[in-house]
Amino acid sequence: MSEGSNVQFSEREALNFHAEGRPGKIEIIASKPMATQRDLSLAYSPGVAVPVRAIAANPACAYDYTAKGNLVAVISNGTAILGLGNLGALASKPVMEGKAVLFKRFADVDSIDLELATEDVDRFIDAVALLEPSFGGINLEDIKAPECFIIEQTLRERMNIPVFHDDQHGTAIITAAGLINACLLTGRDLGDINVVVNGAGAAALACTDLIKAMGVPSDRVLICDRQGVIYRGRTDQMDQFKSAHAVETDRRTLTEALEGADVFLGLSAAGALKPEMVRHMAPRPIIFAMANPDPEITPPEAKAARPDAIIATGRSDYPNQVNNVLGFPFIFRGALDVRATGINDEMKIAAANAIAALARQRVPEEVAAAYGGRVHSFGPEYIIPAPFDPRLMEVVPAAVAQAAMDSGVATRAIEDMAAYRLQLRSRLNPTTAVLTLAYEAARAAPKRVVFAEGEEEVVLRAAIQFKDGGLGTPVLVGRDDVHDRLRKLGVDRPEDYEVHNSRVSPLVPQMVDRLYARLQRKGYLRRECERMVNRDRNIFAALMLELGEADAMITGTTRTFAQSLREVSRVIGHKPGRIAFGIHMVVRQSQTVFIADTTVNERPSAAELADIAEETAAVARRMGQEPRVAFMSYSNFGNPPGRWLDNIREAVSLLDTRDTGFEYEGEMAPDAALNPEVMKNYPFSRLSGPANILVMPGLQSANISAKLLRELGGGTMIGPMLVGMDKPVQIATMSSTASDLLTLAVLAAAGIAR
Ligand SMILES: NC(=O)C1=CN([C@@H]2O[C@H](COP(=O)(O)OP(=O)(O)OC[C@H]3O[C@@H](n4cnc5c(N)ncnc54)[C@H](OP(=O)(O)O)[C@@H]3O)[C@@H](O)[C@H]2O)C=CC1
Ligand SMILES: CC(=O)C(=O)O
Ligand SMILES: [Mg+2]
Repeated sequence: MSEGSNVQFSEREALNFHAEGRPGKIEIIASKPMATQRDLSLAYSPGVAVPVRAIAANPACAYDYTAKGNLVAVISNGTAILGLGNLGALASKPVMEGKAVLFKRFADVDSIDLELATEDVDRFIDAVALLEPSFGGINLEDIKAPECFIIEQTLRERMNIPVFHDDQHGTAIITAAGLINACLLTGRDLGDINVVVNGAGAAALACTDLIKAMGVPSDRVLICDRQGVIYRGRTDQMDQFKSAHAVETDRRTLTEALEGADVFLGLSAAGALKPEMVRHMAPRPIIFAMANPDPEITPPEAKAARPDAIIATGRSDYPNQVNNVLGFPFIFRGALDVRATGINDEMKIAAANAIAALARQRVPEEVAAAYGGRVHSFGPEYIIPAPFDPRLMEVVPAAVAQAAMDSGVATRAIEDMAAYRLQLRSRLNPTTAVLTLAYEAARAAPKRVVFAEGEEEVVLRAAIQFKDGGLGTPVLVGRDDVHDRLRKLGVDRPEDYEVHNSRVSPLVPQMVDRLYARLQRKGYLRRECERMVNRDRNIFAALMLELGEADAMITGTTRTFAQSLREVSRVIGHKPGRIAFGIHMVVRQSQTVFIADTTVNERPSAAELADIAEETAAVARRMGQEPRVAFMSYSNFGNPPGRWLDNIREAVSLLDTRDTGFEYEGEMAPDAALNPEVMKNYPFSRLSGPANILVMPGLQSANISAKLLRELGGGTMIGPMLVGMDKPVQIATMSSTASDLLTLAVLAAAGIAR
């Protein structure tokens, strides 16, 4: 299966995927605790009677007391399942379940599939209309034309929540976005392209309507169905919806229609477009073969026939996926958030423009990583953003919500758009919210950050994002070809990046003086210092920091953490009276926890544990978190006793003598520190809530805990952050991604991790 594409799987695998574990792709999870009798009394009878009465008195309360406001029904009768045809309601269930989970995965919209066993238009309409109380929106799916047009139109009139037939409008929106960009790339204007649409069903006719609304002249769009061209006067297999698009022409077949055409939009069936037809299209033809699961022509076939073509398909495993997953989750997100009564043309056009504009921006690292590291930049192989692009979640709902408010279908206004965008960004990725302060601080006072390993691609990607994000000025240490490498990564003006080559840098003599002054009484000769400055990028970069040529430094991807720290430490000391140590930060949807010391001190003394607690509390405060420190042990307040507990207790006593201004307690086990129920066993504890700083008794437990959490846990791990150095230096791990490096650079530049 999927020959010539990037993703290979067998039919057996596809079946196993669906059968394994819990059959299907969907389950329901309670959003409230259901642990005690009291929980049950609140969730169900008698407690549930209270919201019942409230909603009866004021229906709008349903949005406050039930899941309605974030719940969308995906409804089909299975009459046009993908491009497979009418296989019935039951057979459509895997597709509808899939759609429901995409809603959740991409836009945190809760969704349930409903398959209706009827081909009778009126019964279908009645069944759906009766569901209005349950849902915040209705997504119709895979219902064949022309019934789908009547069904959608009638339901839109009858229902007061958004009704959206995604095969029509979702597809039209993404197709329009792709077409805008393909025309931009080939220097075409929508007003003078010749388009052939193959298929005259739900998707094809909606796409045709939308591109005509955007300026493609009606007489330049030829539609074909199974009988061939839909021409004026044709009577065979026609209906009112097809007739609306019939044109005066003597072309009769798809082959004739495609002669000299600029654009092919396929929304029909697998294999409908033949290589010989493609050969007769205009120069640089635009071919969108969007039938699912198999396109009208495969990209390799199309490319072989026309190497100059821009090609898109409906599949995730080829470049340029025109799939409505780029649209529907985000369109509903925006519509639900303003409680829109419908999804109108203004909202669709806003979505199409937002999606098209996004593809023209530089692609973030997470997206490149999700697509196997292939570098995306706007061009023939990348005219549409990829579904894993996290920016979609911010830009599309915001555009849709704004358009809903502007066009008067919103029943609730978003007062603060910037705050809404931030909330959208954080909704799927809680680290965004946690790091917001750091990003804002970095942007407000941009600093010069030296990236010591400027020849590494991952480092350059981070540096590019740092600069593009307006977070500060990256200063790169590397040899002469760094600018070429930047160009290969899509930077238009690499010369805007400052690169320092230690072989030729005018800073070298001063650096040698400074290093020699530091190391001469540690037994180093001047010429050894010269060699270090010339050869060791960590020494060179750290000296830039020492000399005030940069404000912060990032390294760590090419050497072990310990080696990098040794090198940097030759140049940069500790804060007076402090030790250097490491913090990992675990970020989960509702909780952020700092773990220290995860990187440096094997067996910290009592005084060192107290220092680690104080410094970590300061980092947490700078990140906007109120610190609550727990000193970790296997033992809770001496039970069971053990010989390693004394220095933990002494650390607590030491803090008692300092004016810390934060809560701390210990020694205690993780459950007593984090679990409110277990905490109740220790009513004397000085922690007013679950701890968010875990000071570990030693490096073994700290490092193991952090890595175990990373491998097994549900959160995102940030770090290690290096704390206690005299200047802001961050040492990443060798497996860091560009986004890990970027985070460290921001934390260092913002003066948070120091
Ligand atoms: N990539 C994407 O995002 C999306 C892709 N699609 C795909 O578009 C296709 C159509 O879906 P949808 O509009 O919902 O289905 P419909 O059943 O509503 O329409 C299908 C249309 O395709 C026509 N057709 C079928 N076979 C051929 C052929 N060999 N040559 C010309 N026309 C043909 C039919 O012609 P006739 O009228 O003569 O029967 C009909 O007009 C499917 O393959 C679907 O997977 C749909 C939505 C989104
Ligand atoms: C993607 C989709 O909705 C379809 O192919 O029908
Ligand atoms: Mg569909």
